[in-house]
Amino acid sequence: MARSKLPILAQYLRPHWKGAAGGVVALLLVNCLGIFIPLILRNGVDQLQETFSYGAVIRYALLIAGLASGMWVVRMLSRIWLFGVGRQVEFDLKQRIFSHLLGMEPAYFVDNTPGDLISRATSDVDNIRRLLGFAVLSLANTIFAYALTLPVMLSISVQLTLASLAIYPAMFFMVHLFSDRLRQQQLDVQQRTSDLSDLIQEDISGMSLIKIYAQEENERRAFADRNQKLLTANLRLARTRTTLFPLLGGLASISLLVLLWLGAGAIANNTLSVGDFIALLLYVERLVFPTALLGFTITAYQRGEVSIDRVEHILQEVPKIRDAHHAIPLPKEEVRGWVSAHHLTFTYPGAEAPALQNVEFTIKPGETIALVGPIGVGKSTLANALPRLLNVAPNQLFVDGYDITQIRLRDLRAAIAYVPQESYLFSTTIKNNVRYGNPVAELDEVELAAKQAQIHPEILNFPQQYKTIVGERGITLSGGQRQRTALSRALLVDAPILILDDALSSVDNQTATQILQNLKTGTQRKTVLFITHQMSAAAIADRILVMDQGTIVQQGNHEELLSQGGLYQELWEQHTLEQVLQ
Ligand SMILES: Nc1ncnc2c1ncn2[C@@H]1O[C@H](COP(=O)(O)OP(=O)(O)OP(=O)(O)O)[C@@H](O)[C@H]1O
Repeated sequence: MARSKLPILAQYLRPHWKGAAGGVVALLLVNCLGIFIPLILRNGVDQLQETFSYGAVIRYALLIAGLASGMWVVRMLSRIWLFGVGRQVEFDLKQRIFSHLLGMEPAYFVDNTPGDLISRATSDVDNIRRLLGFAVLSLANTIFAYALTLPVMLSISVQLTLASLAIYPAMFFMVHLFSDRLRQQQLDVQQRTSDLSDLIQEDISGMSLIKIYAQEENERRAFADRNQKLLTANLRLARTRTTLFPLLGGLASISLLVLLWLGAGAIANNTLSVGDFIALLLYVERLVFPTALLGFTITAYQRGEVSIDRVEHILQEVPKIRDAHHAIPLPKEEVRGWVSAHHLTFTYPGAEAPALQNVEFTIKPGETIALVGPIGVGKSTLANALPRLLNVAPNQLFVDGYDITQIRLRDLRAAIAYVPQESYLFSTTIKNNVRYGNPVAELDEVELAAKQAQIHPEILNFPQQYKTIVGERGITLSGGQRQRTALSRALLVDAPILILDDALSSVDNQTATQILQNLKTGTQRKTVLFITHQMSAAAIADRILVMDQGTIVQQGNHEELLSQGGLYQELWEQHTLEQVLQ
């Protein structure tokens, strides 16, 4: 049995309680006014039967028209307020989901695909909006309609009221029978929609790959398959709905027939006045709509309930990487640049072997350190561990002697400028891409960073220089240009620790070496850790760490390592051979 969603709904509604209360009060008013119209009509009919006058007819007509207009205005107000609350809650939820996602660690987005997250942040939030707007409105309407109408009906005729409404419990029973199936089918539709969004997302990102490998037909088939599953799920849901609601409508008509049949007899026996009969007919008619609507309301409610689960699932997920209690503040200006690892061991969730195992090193402030090693030995893992993009255990990695898991996350990341293997450039100007870490930086700062990264002359050749838009909406940069733009971005924030993860792999060896030489001897002496397969660049580092199978197997400067033999010598010889063959 699912947990009641009412406390969660109350929590969503709390900031907007005034609008919700206003809407509900307006609905109550509408229903109160609605009680009077049939009564006025009854009195009118009964009175006019005795003494007929046109003046009386007009008076009654004006009274009823006035009341009906009043009802219309108040009903509009109730809808505006209640639907407005639904929209407000939708806005709040989207804000909360987005802020929450910004706090999650990168690994979270591996397990939770963009399609699924987008569908939760859009169609599920939409379902919750409908629940709070439409469902609350019609539920309140139904309750008020019954609570106010039933006593008046009973006062007119207990027997006729009970007989005409006897069929109504069957409606609830039927809705109950259908509800589980509707809920399950709704969930299925939501899941299939996410599956389809995922495929679209992946295919659009990998469009060139699809074309290069001529996989259009396969992708078309994969799409058709998922689209078909969504269609089947939607049709199944539609079938259930289209069976339920006409059945509800049919049952409602039966109650009218019963009233007509018994009411006609009662009038013939003089136990009921014509006016009473008309009033009863109008009241039963008034209850048909809210009762039939209850079916929709329950569906909207169930759909909303499923969506609340899906949205709350995101919101309740606690980020694994977050500030410790009493996290240590470490302002960027005070960071000296010591970086060390002690018994650093890290295993990816679900992996069998650790990617890092007993890693030990100490890097002094201002040192330029190269990290080399064969592919897949854990170099990027180490780079990701330092700014806590991975959930490393406490007391294994240190900056300035402080355990990184204890440093305030914001400060730790501000102290480290990190250029990953694949840098992401936003679809905006080069200038904005470079100053992403400091959006108010002036052009001269941007240019300085670009000069250090040796891309400034190329940017000047672009159509609008630093204002050139790159990415999806602009020009496509070459791999080397992308990497140097990303490096400029990291240099601009002027962090005391700089990590380059194979970040110059698409830049020629000579330029890469030149850039590193600049960084090494540059005015701002940073602690630089550069991971590279470019051995000629590594050779100029103050010290080189050699990594194999998740651990540091050698360290020293180029000459020392060469004389030691071992993995470094092998890598160097391989590099020299490649140079000769080129
Ligand atoms: N998210 C992940 N989940 C599970 N295993 C992973 C994950 N990321 C990397 N690995 C594994 O961890 C090991 C180390 O990978 P890592 O990317 O750190 O190597 P690397 O030395 O940087 O390689 P390269 O030189 O090719 O960049 C590899 O075996 C890799 O398959």
